[in-house]
Order: sequence, then structure tokens, then C-alpha cells
Amino acid sequence: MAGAYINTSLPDVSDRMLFAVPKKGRLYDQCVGLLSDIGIEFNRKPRHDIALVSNMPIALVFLPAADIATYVAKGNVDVGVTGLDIIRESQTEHDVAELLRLGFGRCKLQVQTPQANTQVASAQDLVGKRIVTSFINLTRQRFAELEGVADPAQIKTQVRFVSGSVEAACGLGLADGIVDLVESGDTMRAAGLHAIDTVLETESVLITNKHARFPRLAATIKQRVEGILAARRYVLCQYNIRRSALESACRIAPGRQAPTVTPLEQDGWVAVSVMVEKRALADKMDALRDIGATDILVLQIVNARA
Ligand SMILES: Nc1ncnc2c1ncn2[C@@H]1O[C@H](COP(=O)(O)OP(=O)(O)OP(=O)(O)O)[C@@H](O)[C@H]1O
Ligand SMILES: O=P(O)(O)OC[C@H]1O[C@H](OP(=O)(O)OP(=O)(O)O)[C@H](O)[C@@H]1O
Ligand SMILES: [Mg+2]
Repeated sequence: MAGAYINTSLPDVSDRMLFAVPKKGRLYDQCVGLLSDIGIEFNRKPRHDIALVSNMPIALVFLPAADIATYVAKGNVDVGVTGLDIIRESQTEHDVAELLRLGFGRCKLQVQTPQANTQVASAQDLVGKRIVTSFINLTRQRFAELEGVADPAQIKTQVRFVSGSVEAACGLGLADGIVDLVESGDTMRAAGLHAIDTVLETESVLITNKHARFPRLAATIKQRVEGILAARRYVLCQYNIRRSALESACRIAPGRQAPTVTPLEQDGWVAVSVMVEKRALADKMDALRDIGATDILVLQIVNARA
């Protein structure tokens, strides 16, 4: 095979689905936790970026998060996890299919400027000025909108790429504003900056190549992840209630599909078991108690396939 060489220390991945996972950074721990929760077993040797999954025909490929969308789009790997920000920045959204939003890696890509600079109140005030960012394409697109220019290559705002520590650029006198990710806002505030515009709200996404080689396996991964995400989102609520109040109780907590109702060994009473979203749980328990529910128990869900 021209151009290829055999490295016997690399595992044979030819008949395995290649699954790209961020090799470090914010998404790494979350991804590794998710892989474990969906039953993917692997042993990553130190300094190796490929790990064979022992219980499925999958090879995990550990790559920089910023490159994963491009690898998936080009079909170098079949599926991957990365941020929506990276998919948009690398202009791969037409070549990758989004399988699932993952609910972690949530943050905002924001235009930021020194708090002390009272001349700049909105992103419009930065038109024509110097912006430093790791997201040059998204930044140019946003300033093209602000400038009313159709082609982002024609904007007058000067957008310069840096690969990290973006927030230092204003303090160093290199920029009038930056465009970077903000989650808690601590990094931004520590650099004396504040946000004046949101370019994108992002979170991690499970993506696949549109012509992926292992569509059934990718669908299995998606289903497994859905089960874990649902389990993280819901708890199982069980309570006893008089049959006469059951209809009201079902309106309060209708569940994902419908509550399970079983008769109690006590005339006129039933036991109800229902999935409830964690964030609404306390209110729902109060409301169930108000209509006479008793012995309200809350149980953690480990997995919840639809
Ligand atoms: N503070 C944050 N909160 C939530 N998600 C984030 C945050 N920073 C980055 N992300 C998400 O994680 C993706 C990868 O960024 P991350 O900073 O983890 O990678 P990196 O810059 O390659 O790693 P490192 O910062 O360790 O060098 C981002 O594109 C974004 O989707
Ligand atoms: O609003 P916060 O909670 O402070 O998070 C935002 C920071 O997180 C990311 O940086 P990261 O820690 O990944 O370092 P990096 O800049 O070296 O990528 C991002 O680039 C911001 O700097
Ligand atoms: Mg980072």
C-alpha cells in the first residue's frame, strides 16, 4: 500500500468503529465517565492515543477536542464527542450528523472587553477594532452581521487568532476585545473583562459522519447514552394515594410515558411509581403531599432506556 507503513506497536483497528474522544481538557473526564456508564470497557496505555474496547468492536481515538469535528466530517473517524462551538467554528455542520446533545460542556462564546473601557458598551462599538480569539470564523461571522457585510472575509474588524490564554490579550494591549468561552465567568472577571455579546451557546454533542461505516453500532451508542442522560435527569418517585385522588396525582406527575399504578392491600388505596424530572421534584412532592399522598419515596435511576 503506497504511503502506508506498518507499526507493530499500533493496534489493528481495521474492522472497528473509530470513536473520537477529547484527549484532555474540560470534556475529558465527562466523556470517560459517560463511556464507563454506557458499558464501554477499555484500557488506555500511558501515552497511547488509541485504545481498543474489549467488549465491543470499537476503537477509542483520543484527539484534541478542537480537531474532532473535522476528523468526523472527513470520515477519518466514525463518531465523536466535541463541542457545538467546535463544529460551527470548523464549518463542519453540513458534513456531520448530530446524534445527541450531551448536556455537559455547557458555556457561551462571548464578546468580552475591559470593564474599565467605558467607551465600549456593545459589540457594535468594537466594529473596526482589534479582536483576538481562538474562534476566528465564528467571530468574523458575528462581526459581518454587525457590519452588515455579507462576506465575513470583507469585514473591517481585525480578527486575530491565538490558540489559548485569549483573555490576556486586552491586558497586553494586543486587542480591544476578545471572543472566548465563558462558563462561570471567573476567568473573564479575573482578567478585568465583561461580556457584551453572545455569539453562541454551546454544549457537547455526540456526532457521526453522515456516511459512517457502522450506523447500527452508532445507533446503539446513541441509545445507550440516551439511557444514561435520562437516568441523570429523572428520579423514580413512589407514593401511596387514595384511588379517588389518583387523577389529580397523575396530572401533577404524569411521568415520561405514564405512571405505574398497583393496588395496595388496603381498600381504596393504590401505590404509584413515576419518573419525575429532578429539577421539578421538590415542587411535585409538595403538591402530591397536599392532595394526600403518603410514604413518598424518591429512588435514584441508574439507567432509563425509553
Ligand atoms: N469553561 C468551560 N465550561 C464548559 N465547557 C467548556 C469550557 N471550556 C471549554 N469548554 C468546552 O470544551 C471544549 C474543549 O475545550 P477545552 O478547553 O476542554 O479544550 P482544550 O482547550 O483543548 O484543553 P485545555 O484547556 O486543557 O488546553 C470547548 O470547545 C467547549 O465546547
Ligand atoms: O467562565 P469560566 O468558568 O472561567 O470558564 C471559561 C474558561 O474556560 C476555558 O478555558 P480553559 O480552562 O479550558 O483553559 P484554556 O484557555 O487554556 O483553554 C475557556 O477558554 C475560558 O478561559
Ligand atoms: Mg481550554
